[in-house]
Amino acid sequence: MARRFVLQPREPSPADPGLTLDYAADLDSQQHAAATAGDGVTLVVAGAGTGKTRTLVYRVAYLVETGVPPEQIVLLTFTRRAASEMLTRAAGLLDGRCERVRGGTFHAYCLELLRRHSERIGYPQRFGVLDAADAADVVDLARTRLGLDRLPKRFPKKRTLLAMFSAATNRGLELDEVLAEEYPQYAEHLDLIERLRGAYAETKRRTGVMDFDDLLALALELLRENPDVRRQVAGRIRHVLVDEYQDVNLLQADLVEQFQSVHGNAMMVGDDAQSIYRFRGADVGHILEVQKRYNGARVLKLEHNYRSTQPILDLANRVLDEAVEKYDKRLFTDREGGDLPALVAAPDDDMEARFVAQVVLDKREAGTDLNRMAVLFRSGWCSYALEAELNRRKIPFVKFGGLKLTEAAHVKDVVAHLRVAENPADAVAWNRALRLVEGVGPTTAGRLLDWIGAAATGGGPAAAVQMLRQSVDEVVPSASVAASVGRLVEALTPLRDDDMPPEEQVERLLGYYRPVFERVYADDFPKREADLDAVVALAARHRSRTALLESLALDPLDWTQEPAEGARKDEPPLVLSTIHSAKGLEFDTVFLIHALDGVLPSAYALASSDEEDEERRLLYVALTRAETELYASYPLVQYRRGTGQYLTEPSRFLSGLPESLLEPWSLVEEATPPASGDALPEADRPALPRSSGGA
Ligand SMILES: Nc1ncnc2c1ncn2[C@@H]1O[C@H](COP(=O)(O)OP(=O)(O)OP(=O)(O)O)[C@@H](O)[C@H]1O
Repeated sequence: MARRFVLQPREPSPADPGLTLDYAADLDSQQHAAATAGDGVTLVVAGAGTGKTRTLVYRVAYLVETGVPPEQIVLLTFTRRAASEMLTRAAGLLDGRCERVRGGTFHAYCLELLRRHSERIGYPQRFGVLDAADAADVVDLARTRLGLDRLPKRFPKKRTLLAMFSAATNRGLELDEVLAEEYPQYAEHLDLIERLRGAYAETKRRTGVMDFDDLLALALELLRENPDVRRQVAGRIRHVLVDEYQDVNLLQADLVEQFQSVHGNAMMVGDDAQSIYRFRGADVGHILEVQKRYNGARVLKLEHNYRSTQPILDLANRVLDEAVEKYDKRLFTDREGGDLPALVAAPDDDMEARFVAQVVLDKREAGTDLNRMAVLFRSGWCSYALEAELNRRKIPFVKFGGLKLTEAAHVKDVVAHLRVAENPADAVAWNRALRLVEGVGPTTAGRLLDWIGAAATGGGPAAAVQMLRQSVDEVVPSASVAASVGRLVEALTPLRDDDMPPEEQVERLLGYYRPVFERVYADDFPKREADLDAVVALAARHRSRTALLESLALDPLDWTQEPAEGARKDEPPLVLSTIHSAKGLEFDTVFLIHALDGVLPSAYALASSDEEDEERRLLYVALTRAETELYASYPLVQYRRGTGQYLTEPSRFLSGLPESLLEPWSLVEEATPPASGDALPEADRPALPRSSGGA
């Protein structure tokens, strides 16, 4: 075999007068070392707020200006937006070449690879991508296929089955190991669950669809089993940069290894203390073991925090001290002064909500914009009382981390029709579209699906639509139902024209779908209208239906709630967010609400020290979002269905900390009415004296 000789680009020294940017002046010394590091594998352990993004942006610029072709740099990030923002910033610093760097998520990058080499893995080029809800429907199909109409009484639900399959795939475990570790109560059903997993995989192949895990697993298989493809792909990746490396799963860590296998240049950036996606298969072990995987990898640290005051960092450092496994690092800042973070005990949910709303209003009055303040919580339900309070006071807010636009039923309907047009073998999408037709129940849909399945395997995708058109009368018992199915087929036929711009496809589809929509969601369709418009607007931003469907599946949009009625339209709203969705963001003031034991840490995450550590890191992420003021609050009583009210405990990670780190506050109603003209009714206004230690 011919020997391959890889030419390396010339390395100018950092002080090279030929460089456009002054890296040493723009970056601190640790950032500078990372941005201008030489070839090889480098791990950058970047503490919260230490300018990880800035460092990566400069790294991209540095590589480009030292002669690495931008097309041969791959920047993998957690969201597509993160990549495009970094590349835009790099282009702003240097020049437009930086925009030619290939950036995106692991899933998107793998999807592109798989489309290019689909024949090698036995998939059609136009395979579809399933989101979690679609995947659950495919599990149903698989179950029917196995003839399992009846399952044992205590058997995992669809979503649980998927979580089991996913854990096995992402963590490289056998199903019995996953069951033993996480679902011992279902261990007796191992055989049946294995069979279902097999049928699920077979159904996906037969119907030409992949779930999210398949994108990674099949890309890895493609590279591992086809050395020529691997050499071609990795040969074009001169440098791979990975952001948020603390949250990669086994497949992603293995993929990075494949990507750097020709040139040997990889930079992973991450903070082990912010690894919070264990429930998705992320494993902090990968960042902790980079040097084991890559012999000779260098490890650099970023510890200078530019975001928070020292009292906030002291609390965050302290919370982290107790974590079991970690890289040693200590955040510090040059910022002088700063108030102590507060631990606020509120009598109940309502008082906690009033406390937050009042401080928000006071701070707005004093000149802090609403969108510089954020309320963070462990789970979506924690903010219900607060949302009501904000609405009452007409404080505009957006909430992140709840439903995604693409999870709304009516948006899924529209997407299902587009998916049928894209891949007529997609049985799950057909099923959804057919079940929306008036008069089509499970039996008729099942019969139609059989016809379609046969046509799709026999005569190819186009034949499926044709076949359905011919077979409607035979399969559907009533003439009026047949006519309705006929209308669906008529609506889908023009969409098969690939040259039609995606927004026109959606508009046309809505012509058919609107009456269906008004019938199916008769109670509240006017409220849902805006989402359909959002899909049209989104379609207009994509060059093809394939691209539109990919972006809907891979990068679900956050669902943003309309500002409260009467709110000033031009005022950027207060941010409400789950901690997971606040990753990477920063705010002047942060309220962490419901900082309760059983909520943070979650009562469901206390089985092992790994799980408890993950909850601790989640708290750390929340605390380190704050620049100037930080309030952790908790209601002293909670209500549980069945047992009624009970007394709570504050988060075990915060209780018992010295008052020099976290100042306890209690809330009391003010006895004397304040002067008139305030935003609040007098009786509603809680005063906020400090119960101890305060002025
Ligand atoms: N060298 C620097 N000089 C001044 N400010 C800086 C410097 N580096 C970063 N910053 C500022 O510090 C803040 C934090 O930076 P950035 O958002 O990149 O942090 P991060 O490490 O990605 O944070 P996290 O991991 O907590 O999300 C930003 O406001 C950024 O502008």
